[in-house]
Amino acid sequence: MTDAVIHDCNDLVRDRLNRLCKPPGSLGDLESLAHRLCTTQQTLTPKTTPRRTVVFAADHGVTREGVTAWPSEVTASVVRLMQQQRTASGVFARALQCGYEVADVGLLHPVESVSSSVRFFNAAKRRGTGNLRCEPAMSEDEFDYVWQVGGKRAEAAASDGCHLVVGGEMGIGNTTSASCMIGLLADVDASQVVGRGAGIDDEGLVRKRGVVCDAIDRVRSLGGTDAKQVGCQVGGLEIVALAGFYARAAELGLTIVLDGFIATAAAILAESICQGSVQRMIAGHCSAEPGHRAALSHLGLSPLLDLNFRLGEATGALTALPLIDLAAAMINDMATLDDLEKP
Ligand SMILES: O=C(O)c1ccc[n+]([C@@H]2O[C@H](COP(=O)([O-])O)[C@@H](O)[C@H]2O)c1
Ligand SMILES: Cc1cc2nc[nH]c2cc1C
Repeated sequence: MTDAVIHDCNDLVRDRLNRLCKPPGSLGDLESLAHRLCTTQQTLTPKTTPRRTVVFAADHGVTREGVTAWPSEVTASVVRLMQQQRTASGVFARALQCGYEVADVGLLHPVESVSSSVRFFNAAKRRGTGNLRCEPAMSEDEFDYVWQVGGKRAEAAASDGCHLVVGGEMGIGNTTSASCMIGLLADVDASQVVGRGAGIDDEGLVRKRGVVCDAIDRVRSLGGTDAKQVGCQVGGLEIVALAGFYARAAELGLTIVLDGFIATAAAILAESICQGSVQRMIAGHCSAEPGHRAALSHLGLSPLLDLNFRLGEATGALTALPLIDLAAAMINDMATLDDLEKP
């Protein structure tokens, strides 16, 4: 998208919003959302259906440092329930008529496909990452592979007619990886960016901060690391897949609704590698994870909702969908001031 095209679209959208049958600006932030939605699709008639959520799941070698309250086995257990559409994001997606699929891009313990309405992809080439505190999380080949797995899911969504996509993640330990990525790519201080993730206690939080600082120091000492190298050093397989998904979805002109802290780390990686991807993104919500707002600001995005969610899986993005639907209905279907009867 060139700057000139975006400018033309901006003027047309502003004009259209001001001509709708209401005092200009009276639908407040919903008007800004409609504006954003139109720019993501470069149209005055945006569509929010068909739509699809894709959840990427993987495990993390850094869990052996005691950075999370949960064992890695929980990742595969949750994925089994996702296959039956029984976790929060699956239930939300069904309630909101949003397609739902799940991809294993690096679970330690592979899960068998169960027959269900949820499409499940066994796409793991590597089972879990290296321990990012002291070694690369993955090789460049592994990075390229999962990036493309994500890209292919975006291509499938586009060829199935989707106009809007939501990316989700599941991976015990992934807030540590996301903290390192945000610390390195968005230059946010580790003390601000590290939080309790899925519920670590005070002692664990101190340990987690130490691990994130060690990993950031290790990567900085390598010198001259670009975004892809940062991904290889501290990324999660599901975070890189999600970044590949966002980057390809953006190239294909799909509206992307961002989820929480980990999803935003993936969005920063996507934007660092494929500049301009952010033009297609809407931030669904602000997570309770303390570094999320700073990470969104780095992308120039403000969240639609702030409901203290810290679950991930795409739940915050899905919760914002009804608002995005209303913004689309407003600009597509409302009468204009010209339709008012003349006095
Ligand atoms: O999306 C978020 O903002 C978010 C914040 C905290 C935790 N999570 C979820 O919790 C898991 C990671 O937490 P942890 O403590 O194991 O790093 C992972 O499965 C994420 O989906 C997600
Ligand atoms: C139960 C559970 C469900 C999740 N969904 C996303 N992250 C999660 C972490 C846990 C622990």
